Amino acid sequence: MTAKIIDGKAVAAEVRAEVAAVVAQRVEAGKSRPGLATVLVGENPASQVYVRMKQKACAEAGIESFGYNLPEDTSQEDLEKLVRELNADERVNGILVQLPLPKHLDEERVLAAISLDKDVDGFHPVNIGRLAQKGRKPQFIPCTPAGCMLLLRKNLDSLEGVNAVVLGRSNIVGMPVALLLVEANATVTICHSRTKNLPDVVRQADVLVAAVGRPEMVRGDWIKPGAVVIDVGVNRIDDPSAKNGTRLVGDVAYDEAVEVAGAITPVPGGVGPMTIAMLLQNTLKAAELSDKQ
Ligand SMILES: Nc1nc(=O)c2c([nH]1)NC[C@@H]1CN(c3ccc(C(=O)N[C@@H](CCC(=O)O)C(=O)O)cc3)C=[N+]21
Repeated sequence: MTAKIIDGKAVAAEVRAEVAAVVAQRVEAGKSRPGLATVLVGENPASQVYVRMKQKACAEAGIESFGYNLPEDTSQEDLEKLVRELNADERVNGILVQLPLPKHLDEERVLAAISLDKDVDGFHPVNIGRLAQKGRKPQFIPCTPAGCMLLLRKNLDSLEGVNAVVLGRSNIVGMPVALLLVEANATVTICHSRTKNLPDVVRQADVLVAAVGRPEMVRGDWIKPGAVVIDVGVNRIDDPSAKNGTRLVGDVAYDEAVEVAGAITPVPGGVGPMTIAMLLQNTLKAAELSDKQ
């Protein structure tokens, strides 16, 4: 039996259409049009592509976007000054500082400068801290983890008591998705490059979230038959037979895993599109928060 393919692109399209409808209604009712500021430092080509995709998605949802491109050698002070200006800018409901930042910049200090009410990425240390505390809710949930959870909820009746294995412990995916799974009453194992007997640990997973950034690291025989596999990896690898000589693959060897899993997200077309959809949802939420102030 082959796995059900989880169509992230389709779920993302539903979320985006819903956001667009609510935006249209609020504008019709005389409320403000939501606005997202994107801040890109330097010229990382992948980051430029992602930022453009986010701006295009905003436009389609009726969300205004304000793009700020700063030179590679921008100082900490200048970047924080821009963030403070955006905090004060009424047209801007959400602020997204594209990561990674150039090495000379202190990422945590930049993220901490973002107003909690505009932290649509959910990366402010206070929002992460709230995520890590039982019974507390962050204002915003980080977009990729939120997208993973929505795909899981749509493909499982319940996460209650299931064995969830998260492969990877990054600030932007592994750790927050593990915290969300705990909150959903899953039994969570976080594994990483130092984990002993990694394939055996992964084989216990009813739910696997792979977010290590290692192309096709998880093999088919690591997967428990019937497991739900969420592949967060977006790795570009050389492929002479592909159009531009490269191709995107996940952290999971898809062709092998699809024969064993119960359901699996493809790459592309799985978690990636969900990240953008959740960003729009968070930006709308930020605009709704600002209505009350
Ligand atoms: N502050 C910040 N917030 C982010 O949300 C953020 C970030 N920094 N830095 C980089 C990562 C990466 N990321 C992706 C978004 C969309 C796709 C996506 O839509 N991917 C398509 C394929 C796109 C392609 O062809 O390259 C897919 O998987 O189908 C992937 C990755 C957001 N990130």
